[in-house]
Amino acid sequence: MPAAKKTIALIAHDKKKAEMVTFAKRHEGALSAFTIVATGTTGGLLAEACPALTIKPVKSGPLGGDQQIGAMIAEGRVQTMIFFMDPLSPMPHDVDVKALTRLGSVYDIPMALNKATAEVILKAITAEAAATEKAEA
Ligand SMILES: O=C(CO)COP(=O)(O)O
Repeated sequence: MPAAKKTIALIAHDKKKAEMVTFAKRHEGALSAFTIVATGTTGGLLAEACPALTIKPVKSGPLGGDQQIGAMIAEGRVQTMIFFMDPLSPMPHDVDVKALTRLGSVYDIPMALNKATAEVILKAITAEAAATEKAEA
């Protein structure tokens, strides 16, 4: 039986959403090998821009979405996180953002907090997924 698709969380703050959509469109093929979970607003934009992706939305970040994704990391249901953070704007849910990135560290998942790191991580996990598929064939 083939291994279940791994899950990537995609999250972007408002000023980084355009960058996230561009990133996801450029890598739509690679991302389609994974299940995507996304915070509400980010997920809506991605679903519209990238029809090839299976996106499971949670609540919007400020309304609990970051905490939902944090819980999924703690439960082992999210294996990678790509989070385009805005380091230059104050956030009402700053504590949730901190809690989420903290759990990414606690559970030691590959976690990209900017585009440069996201490019590197996506390349690595795509190669890993392809190797697993080949080994199972
Ligand atoms: O605020 C966020 C992450 O902290 C993102 O939430 P949205 O995708 O709902 O805007």
